Amino acid sequence: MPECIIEITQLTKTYKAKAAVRNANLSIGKGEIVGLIGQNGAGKSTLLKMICGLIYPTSGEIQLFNEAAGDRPALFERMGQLIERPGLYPNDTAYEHLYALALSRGLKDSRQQMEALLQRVGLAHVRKTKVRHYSMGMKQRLGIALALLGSPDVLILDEPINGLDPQGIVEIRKLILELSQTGLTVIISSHILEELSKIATKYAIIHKGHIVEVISREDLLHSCEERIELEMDDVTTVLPLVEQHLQITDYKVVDLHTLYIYDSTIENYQLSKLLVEHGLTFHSITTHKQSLEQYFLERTQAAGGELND
Ligand SMILES: Nc1ncnc2c1ncn2[C@@H]1O[C@H](COP(=O)(O)OP(=O)(O)OP(=O)(O)O)[C@@H](O)[C@H]1O
Repeated sequence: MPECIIEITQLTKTYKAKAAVRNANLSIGKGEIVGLIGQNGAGKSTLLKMICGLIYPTSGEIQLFNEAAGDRPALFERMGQLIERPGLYPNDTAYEHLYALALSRGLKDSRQQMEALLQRVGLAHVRKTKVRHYSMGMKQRLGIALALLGSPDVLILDEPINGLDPQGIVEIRKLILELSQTGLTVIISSHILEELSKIATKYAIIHKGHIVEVISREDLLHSCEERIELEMDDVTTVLPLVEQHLQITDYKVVDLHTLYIYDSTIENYQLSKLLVEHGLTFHSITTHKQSLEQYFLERTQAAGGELND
């Protein structure tokens, strides 16, 4: 992982008797695009609000840029955020929105920065058009420009793709990728894994307030590749055969009874033939291909049974 700039440890937020986020641990490296995935009510917004200092954690710690944020609230100024919809004034222009925010933050000589931001989010040509004439995607891009005012190191976006049409989604994705290439670290939440699959470099799956899995893009895609699943009493007995006779090294022992083989060059019958020839009995050999959504559902369902509401 690149240099860690955000480290949350055992972070918890409780509202009355209900914990919205429980004992969350997560490390985020500089320049990463982290996708926070969870169903409605999973705790995404609550976690993001704590990371950017909008609400206080009930317990746990947030380290920003290697310092405890609790001791230095000014560190939160390095986090730009767009949580929920941007609060926009229909009768003001994009430029007026940026100008008002720059004034309220006491940013001096911000004119050049505002122009650069309008260019960056593709709104320079409508900088003097009232926001009520903007599409949803344009409003969202203005929200991102507002979040970027003051040149934060981290951009936090809560469901930025929600409600956008396909064109708007493509534009926001492209913008996030361009911003990430400038070294910005991005945390983006969604309840649809597929939507983030084209941009996030790492995923944190949140369910009932718990971060149940953190997985890199490579590992996620690997897990969703086509695989052969072998079920038998003791899969360790078959490993030497698989390696020596079928020359397969890309496999995963899930548990004593389950083996996943990720090698597209072999067929199910070759595996069953090998087992039979060596007098090994098995319960099943099946081919499995999973969509990203199925992966997400499986992880949350597996965790769901063990977690309390
Ligand atoms: N201010 C609050 N007071 C009481 N309960 C809250 C508050 N904010 C959030 N919650 C509860 O905490 C839980 C997590 O909410 P949160 O908004 O973080 O989820 P989410 O994953 O962002 O969901 P959504 O996608 O629906 O916004 C929910 O059960 C919600 O009702």
